[in-house]
Amino acid sequence: MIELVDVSKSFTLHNQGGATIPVVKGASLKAEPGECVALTGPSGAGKSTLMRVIYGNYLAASGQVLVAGLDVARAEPRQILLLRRDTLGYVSQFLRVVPRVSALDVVAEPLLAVGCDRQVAMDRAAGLLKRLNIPERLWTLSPTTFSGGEKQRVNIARGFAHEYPAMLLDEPTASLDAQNRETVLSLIEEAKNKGVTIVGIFHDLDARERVCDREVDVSDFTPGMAA
Ligand SMILES: Nc1ncnc2c1ncn2[C@@H]1O[C@H](COP(=O)(O)OP(=O)(O)OP(=O)(O)O)[C@@H](O)[C@H]1O
Repeated sequence: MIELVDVSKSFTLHNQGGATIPVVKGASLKAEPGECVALTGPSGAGKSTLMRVIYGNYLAASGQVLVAGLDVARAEPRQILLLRRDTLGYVSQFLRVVPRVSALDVVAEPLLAVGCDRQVAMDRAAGLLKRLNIPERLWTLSPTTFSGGEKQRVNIARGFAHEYPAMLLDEPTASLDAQNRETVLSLIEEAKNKGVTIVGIFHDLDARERVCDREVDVSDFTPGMAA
């Protein structure tokens, strides 16, 4: 479902004389349906870079980045937008808040985007907000004024609203209390049981051990960092 074949990525620093910094070289990995693969390695190894390459935010310099059969490294922007709408979810660490859009609408939006019935979408959004302990009095308010933890939980609810066949998770349990962390781990386990393919960054070692089937050490692909 997600497969990287010999992927490399470098950055060109236009404000520093056009210097080119190779960041990832020869990255290959495969995640199958129902599997959760953790990207590991020290800070700066390129974990976030690889996640962005898979999501199509960064363009790979070479190699194949296959998600549900689409080579993201060669796809048209329109194909990438469709992939993100239907197939590939991304739970980042932070919620991008839009003033005047309620928490319920923020969570339901990915479902409405795939043509889900409005009432079904709203019911699912409410169920997720409840599971993630967002007080009901906040549901009709914009998350602009929510606490950091509340925003993070709205973001997770949004990420899990539509059942994407593949998901990228960037530290999904970071800074959550024990109860909400447990809920997020359950959401991940339920997704895996439904055959969702997951690639993620998990600094929380217990969480990683519990939900991840395999680890891929990204430093093996970092020029100058491999052991
Ligand atoms: N947009 C960019 N322009 C230039 N260099 C970048 C850019 N993004 C990342 N890098 C560099 O690529 C390398 C890998 O960064 P990346 O954020 O992928 O690491 P990471 O493994 O996710 O680290 P951490 O665990 O600290 O988040 C770093 O040396 C970083 O400076």
